Amino acid sequence: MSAQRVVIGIDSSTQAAKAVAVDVDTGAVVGEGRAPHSVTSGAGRESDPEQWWRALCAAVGQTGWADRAGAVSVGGQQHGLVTLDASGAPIRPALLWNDVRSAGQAAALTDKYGAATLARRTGSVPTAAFTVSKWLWLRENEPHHAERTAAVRLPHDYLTERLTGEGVTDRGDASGTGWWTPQGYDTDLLRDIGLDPALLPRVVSGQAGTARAGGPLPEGALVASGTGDNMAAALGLGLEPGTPVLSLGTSGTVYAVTRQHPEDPTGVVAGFADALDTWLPLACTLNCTQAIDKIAELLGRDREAVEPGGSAVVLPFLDGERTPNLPHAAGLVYGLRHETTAGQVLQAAYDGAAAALLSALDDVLRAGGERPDPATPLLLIGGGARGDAWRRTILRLSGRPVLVPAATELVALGAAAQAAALLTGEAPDAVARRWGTARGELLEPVAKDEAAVERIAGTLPRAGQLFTRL
Ligand SMILES: Nc1ncnc2c1ncn2[C@@H]1O[C@H](COP(=O)(O)OP(=O)(O)O)[C@@H](O)[C@H]1O
Ligand SMILES: O=C(CO)[C@@H](O)[C@H](O)COP(=O)(O)O
Repeated sequence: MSAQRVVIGIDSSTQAAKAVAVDVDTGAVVGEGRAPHSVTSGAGRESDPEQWWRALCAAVGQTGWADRAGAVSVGGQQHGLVTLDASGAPIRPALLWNDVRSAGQAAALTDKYGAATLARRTGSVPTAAFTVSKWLWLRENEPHHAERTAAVRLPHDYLTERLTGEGVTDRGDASGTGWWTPQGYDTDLLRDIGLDPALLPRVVSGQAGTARAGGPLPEGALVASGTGDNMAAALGLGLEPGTPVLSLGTSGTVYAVTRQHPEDPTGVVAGFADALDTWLPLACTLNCTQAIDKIAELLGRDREAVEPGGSAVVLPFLDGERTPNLPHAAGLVYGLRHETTAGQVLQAAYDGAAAALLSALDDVLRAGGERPDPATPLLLIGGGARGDAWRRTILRLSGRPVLVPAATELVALGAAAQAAALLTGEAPDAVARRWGTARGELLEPVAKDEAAVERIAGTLPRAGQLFTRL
């Protein structure tokens, strides 16, 4: 009988590192691990990359397979700016995707080049989230740090480099920097923003290198390129072009794999590349599960204690917002009456968060040349997909069938599929399809609550000045 082949996939997300050990032949999850890392609060969101590494090592150790894994790969939160000195040590904490201090730099860059030009060249009109905006913020606010920078990395690149010693990235995560084009790095733009291309990682596909001694894995284990977390989840689902996904986690995201290079000059849809050779148009919100949990806490209710009806509208933009692009917004509650209940206000918060994502769903598909089809089930993933209130809200506001995969850690599974592909020679998405990771519960559609959708859509433009800088 042949020995069991096991790989490890890692999701280094905003709040924690999660690892899964997976049997390459059957897709069975044979071990799991999770270790938190911390994020600063307020407009600035920063994390210590050293903490990511310690959390990764702890999570990998908890799987019980660290010393026997044949291959590994890392999926990571997108966009974060990691700056390293000449010795490879972080110069300062990483600036994360949800740090809105770089909104002014994003707007200035867009004014300078024009939204249509940037969307055509890099696929996206940058928001505060993009690495390019963060680099410009660093140069303006901490020039001494920018000058000392000897290498620029994304979160998953940093961790792959800690594992292998190789300064590499992949096209999926690179496409969220704002300085990557399908032909490679945009050297004209890089010159303009004072970033030497030599400081950037090489873009690879497939294998990044092998594990070094002294890390959590056996020396010589194969290490795949890794990718951004949304690209990894797309792989983990074995996603076919045109099937939409809605992910409810620290961020809310809606995306689809498309065959056509996406380009959206309005900036609603980011024209990302996926981790293969196709595309991943995506819209992202800053306020998702954490905003709902905070509002439930303020109301003194369990997150499931929602009640139907009423006229309340909650725009839960506690962290500012990215979709719509309102980086300086705060949360808004409107439409209260004497008869409004706390449970209705909580339901309105779910509705506000869900509506922002669902309003971008068709734009995502169209940006990549796919035809929206309301009969196609929406794949619902992320921590929030486990909640009843979230599921019912998405059914009610979308009016479409919803498929909730039984597998929970789809980012880590996608990374595991990348690792397994190195051992078997298959394509990573084919590995995930063989593993059957997208199988789950199909929820039948319910009538779309058009009145709630219209109430939210009508409140947003009327909030006007309330959403500019306080
Ligand atoms: N049963 C549940 N119902 C609703 N929300 C949940 C449930 N379980 C976890 N969550 C939410 O999911 C979030 C974590 O989701 P996850 O997808 O793991 O995050 P990340 O995007 O950082 O990877 C937490 O903020 C939590 O609020
Ligand atoms: O910025 C984006 C997508 O563009 C976010 O989706 C981040 O990639 C963070 O992911 P999570 O921690 O929520 O998984």
